[in-house]
Parts: sequence; C-alpha cells; structure tokens
Amino acid sequence: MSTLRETFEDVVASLRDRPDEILLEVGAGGELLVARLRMLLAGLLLLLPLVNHLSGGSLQETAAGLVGVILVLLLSRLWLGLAQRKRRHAWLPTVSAGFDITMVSLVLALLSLETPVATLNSAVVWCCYPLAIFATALRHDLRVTLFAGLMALVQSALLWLAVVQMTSEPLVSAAYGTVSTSSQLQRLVLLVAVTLLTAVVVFRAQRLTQLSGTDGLTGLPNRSFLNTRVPQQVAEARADGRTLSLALIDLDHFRHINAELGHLAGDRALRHAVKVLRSELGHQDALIRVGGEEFVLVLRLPIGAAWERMEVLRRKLEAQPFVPEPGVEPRKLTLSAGLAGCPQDANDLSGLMKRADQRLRLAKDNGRNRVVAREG
Ligand SMILES: Nc1nc2c(ncn2[C@@H]2O[C@H](COP(=O)(O)OP(=O)(O)OP(=O)(O)O)[C@@H](O)[C@H]2O)c(=O)[nH]1
Repeated sequence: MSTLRETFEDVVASLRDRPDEILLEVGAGGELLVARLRMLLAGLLLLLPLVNHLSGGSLQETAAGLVGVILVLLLSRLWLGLAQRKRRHAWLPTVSAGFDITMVSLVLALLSLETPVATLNSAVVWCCYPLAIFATALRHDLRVTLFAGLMALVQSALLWLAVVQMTSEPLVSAAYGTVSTSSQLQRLVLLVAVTLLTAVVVFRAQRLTQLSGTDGLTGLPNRSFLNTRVPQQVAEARADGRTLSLALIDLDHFRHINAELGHLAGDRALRHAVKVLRSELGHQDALIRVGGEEFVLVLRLPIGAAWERMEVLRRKLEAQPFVPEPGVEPRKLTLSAGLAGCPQDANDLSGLMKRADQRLRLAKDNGRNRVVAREG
C-alpha cells in the first residue's frame, strides 16, 4: 500500500513523463475504439434530419442538419483513419478529445438558434461533455483527461457568458425552464467532479497496466511486453526496410550465486546486473526480463553493430562485480548471449528467438562469458 506522498509523486510523474511503450500501446487501442464509437454515433446522427423531415420540419432546417451531420461524419472518418495508422501520432489523443468536447459546445451553441435557454439548459446535449471526458479514460493518459476536462469547463463557461451577454430578455423557456446562476455553477462543479473521477480511473488503470507488463524485481518490461510489443517492432522494421537485432542474454552459473550467497543476495545480484546493463543502454533499446536470469535486448542495429554493442555490455558487467554486502568479497558476474538479425536470420519474433537461443547455447558450450552472432 503506497503512502499519500508516494501516490502524489506518482501522479506528478504521470503528468510529467511521456507514457511508456506499454501504455502507449494500450492507449492507441483505446483511441481506435473511441474513433469507431464516434463513427457509429455520427452514423446514428444521420437519423436526426430524417426524423425532422418526417415530423414536418422545414426543408431549410433539415438541409442545415444534414450538412452538419455529414461534416461530423467526414471528420469522424478522418479521426478513424488516423487512429488506424500503424505509426502513432503523439498528438492524436489530445486533439481528438479536444474535437469531441468542441463538437458538444458547437451543438450547444447551435441550439441557441432555437432559444438561447436551450444552450444553457439542454440536459441531453450537455451530458455529452461528461461522456466525452469519460471516453478519455480509454486513452490511458492522465494529461489527455485533464485537458478534455479543462476544455469542457472553459468552453461551457464561455457559452454561459456569451448567452448572458447577447440576450436582453429573461432566460426562461417553456421547454427548457429557467436559467439560474446556481444551476450553471452546479454544471461546472459536475464537470470538475467528472474530470477528477475519470483522472483517478486513468491513474489506477495506468498503474495496473504498468504492473501487468513490468517485472516486479527489476522494474524491466516482462514477457507479456515481449509477446505484445516486440512482434510489432519487428513488423515495423520490416515495413520500413530497417535492420533489427535481438539478443538473448543469460547470466552465467547463476545457480552458484544463489547456492553460495542465498536467494535474497541472488535477487540483489540480478538487480545489480540489470543496473549495469541499463546504464549502457539508450531510451530506444528495450531490455526485457523473459525468465529467471534470462533477458532479451532488442537493438535497432544490424547484427555486426549489435554484436559490438553486446560486447561492450558483456565487458562492462564483467568489470563491475556485485558486492553482496559491505565487507564481503565482490562476486564477478558474467553473461552469455546469442544474437539473431532481422531480416537475414528470421522475419518474426519466434524465428529470431529460436536462432538467438541456438547461438546462446553455442556461447554456453564454448565456455560462457561470450557473445555469439553466427555459427562456426
Ligand atoms: N535469486 C534469484 N534467483 C533466480 C531468480 N530466477 C531464477 N533464479 C535462479 O537462477 C538459476 C538459473 O540456473 P540455471 O538456468 O540452471 O543455470 P545457471 O546456473 O545460470 O548456469 P548457466 O545458465 O548454464 O550458465 C536457478 O538457480 C534459479 O533458481 C530470481 O528471481 N531470483
């Protein structure tokens, strides 16, 4: 259970840092879902001009409604196309959430053509604000939720101000009731409450997503990351004609560490090894813990350059022994690794893993503490 201070620090980190690969992946799926729902709703809106026409509405009104709905449909199609693209646009969730809120404000503003009271007192259209804010939860990004909430607040306050400024007669209507300051303030408070509630849901979902894709001992991405994200990285590299290498890394004789120093010291030794490896890796290089003392490293490099990089890591680990406790003699840790390259060795994750595993076996059989990138 985390303390209030830790939770606060986590929230600040969520607002400050770019979501990690796992969250971006989940968020991109959520964006696609929202884009599909938006298309469906925009399709249903087509019924409104039809109903207006059948119930005896003027041709002018029906035509104006039809033009508006077709515009929304076209824009929704554009968002869907962008959400379906393989290459993610970092701005898409924020801009599309802003679009949803602005569409609600636009419809509320259009209602003033009927009566200005409708702009401020319509319950059905106004409820689309909370719905659009709730929908941001699917994007898994706290900043998008807060942005959407803030936009809804500012736009509805501006609409209130505009209607009050532009209307001279009392704001009363038989269909929509009376506009009062307290009811308008209550709506603003409700928007704040919905935004905060959604932000809490997003924060919890972010934590759970991170936990499910993260190894608790080392903080590295885990096997579920390997199975969900890496195939996509391989596919993207192939589509772009880029080379990519995968290294399967295994710490040598780790059983002896556990046997001689105990399991807890073994855990610390694992964390030490990860710290040393990570200190040499860049933001783009994904180091993944796939098993006990087994790791996968995905490098956006051709296999020759990846071998050189792995050699640097191997020597660095060898040069920085693990100190079990102050005063206890340091223990040298070494690693063996097998490398496989895309496209020459395989074109998918399982092929690359298979080939890297064969080469890792060679590295072990040939005396350990080495990196093997080809047979013979
Ligand atoms: N302390 C600790 N030990 C672990 C953890 N996961 C796996 N291990 C240990 O890592 C050891 C792996 O042993 P093996 O795969 O048999 O091989 P090895 O002793 O490393 O020898 P080679 O791989 O052949 O060089 C086992 O003793 C596991 O108990 C962990 O999370 N913490």
